[in-house]
Amino acid sequence: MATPRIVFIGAGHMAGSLIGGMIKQGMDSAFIGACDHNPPKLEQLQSHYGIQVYSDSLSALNSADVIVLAVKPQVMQALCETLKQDGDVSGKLFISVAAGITCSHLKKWLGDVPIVRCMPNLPAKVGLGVSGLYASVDTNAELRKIAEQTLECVGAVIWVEKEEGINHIIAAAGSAPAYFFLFMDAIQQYAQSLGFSEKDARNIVTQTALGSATLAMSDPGTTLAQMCQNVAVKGGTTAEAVRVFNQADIHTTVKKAMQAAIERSQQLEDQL
Ligand SMILES: NC(=O)C1=CN([C@@H]2O[C@H](COP(=O)(O)OP(=O)(O)OC[C@H]3O[C@@H](n4cnc5c(N)ncnc54)[C@H](O)[C@@H]3O)[C@@H](O)[C@H]2O)C=CC1
Ligand SMILES: O=C(O)[C@@H]1CCC=N1
Repeated sequence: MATPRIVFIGAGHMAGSLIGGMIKQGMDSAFIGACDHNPPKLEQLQSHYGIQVYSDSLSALNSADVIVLAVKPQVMQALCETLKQDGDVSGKLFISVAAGITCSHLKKWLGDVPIVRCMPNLPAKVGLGVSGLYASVDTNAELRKIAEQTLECVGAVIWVEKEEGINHIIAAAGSAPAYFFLFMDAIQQYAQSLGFSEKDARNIVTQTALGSATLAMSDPGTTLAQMCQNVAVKGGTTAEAVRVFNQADIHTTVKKAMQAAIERSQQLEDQL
């Protein structure tokens, strides 16, 4: 296939991050489109990135080779049934980013089309996303490659062998920026209460997070537990802070939180 044209149906947070990341990585805006019911979102994307925009999903469908389904799970069935009943879905690759919507749901609503399920995360917007990918068995190697290359524009890509792996990626990556934001917000709030301005407290926490992640990536041979120990030297200040976290059993809390995200993905699947 020549350079495929990609259109996003649903132009909210996730689609906006993917589009922003693709443009930042140098993808030609002439090959990217977006469709949404919400005109201000489309105007913003068009003015920021110069992409084609569509207010109706059938025009969007007709415009592209690759359709990224980026609406909330609760409205996915209605969208897919409209595309199938009123449009021509043949010859297109469908990439769904929705949590809790399986390939078999999508095939029931769209018919027998090639599908790649993708679970990206919001740091895609700055080219630092992580996306899990799973393809329906009938998706050929060329189409898998197109999905992979599309998501590689915005960060790392990991294929999962079983579809349930997508729910595990949700817990470990799709939802995970929120865990880090929550933790950073807690640090920022207490730093402010110690007297730092909001701006300084935010800079302190975001620079520390960026520095810590960059350091961890620069040294894959050192475990994260060891990196923690390198700061929390015996008898020092950090060891006292880490002792408090361990008293609250942070590992168990994180495990329970990730399990809750996985269970919610399964509930969404079972509701349909
Ligand atoms: N926000 C995140 O961090 C992540 C979200 N996702 C998935 O991405 C999908 C979208 O999530 P968000 O972007 O957060 O939601 P969002 O609410 O920001 O965006 C959804 C957009 O879809 C539009 N929409 C609804 N029905 C439509 C239709 N029939 N035709 C065209 N547009 C329509 C809405 O107007 C809205 O702008 C969800 O399925 C979610 O599971 C996946 C990974 C991460
Ligand atoms: O919370 C959600 O349902 C979506 C999926 C992963 C991140 N956001």
